[in-house]
Amino acid sequence: MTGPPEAESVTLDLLKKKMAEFAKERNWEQFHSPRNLLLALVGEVGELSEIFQWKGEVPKGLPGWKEEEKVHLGEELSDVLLYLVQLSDICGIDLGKAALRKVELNAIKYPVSKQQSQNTNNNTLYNGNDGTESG
Ligand SMILES: Nc1ccn([C@H]2C[C@H](O)[C@@H](COP(=O)(O)OP(=O)(O)OP(=O)(O)O)O2)c(=O)n1
Repeated sequence: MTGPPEAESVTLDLLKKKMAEFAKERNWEQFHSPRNLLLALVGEVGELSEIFQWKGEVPKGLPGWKEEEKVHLGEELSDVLLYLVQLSDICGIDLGKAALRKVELNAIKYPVSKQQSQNTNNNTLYNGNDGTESG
């Protein structure tokens, strides 16, 4: 699969700028309210889910999937990302910064040592707080 020339240096900021340009050129900024972008995002999550629907558990790396199926998956994942980037932008949220902060918060909430002892005691992933399942 070949991508655009800038694919190696793709950043959230580049995607944000490209999508802002895309909307501006088409005079679609008027439609890109937070609510509309959120609904569009959820719609694309639905399309992404359809790819996995009724397939049963799918092994990592998607062995046996045709190239065209993987291309389709890439398109749907991208649609979700591109709407998420636009939604964050329109809400004035720096998505990269917010995500990095969340990674740090996650690490504090789920300390490595505690999780490792729980993983050896159970086949199921627990969130370490009240015994409920977590993903
Ligand atoms: N008002 C719009 C319409 C589209 N897009 C962009 C974001 C998505 O990457 C893609 C979504 O386009 P479609 O609504 O045509 O959805 P699909 O590409 O999934 O096509 P289809 O629903 O026919 O499978 O285009 C956008 O930013 N703003």
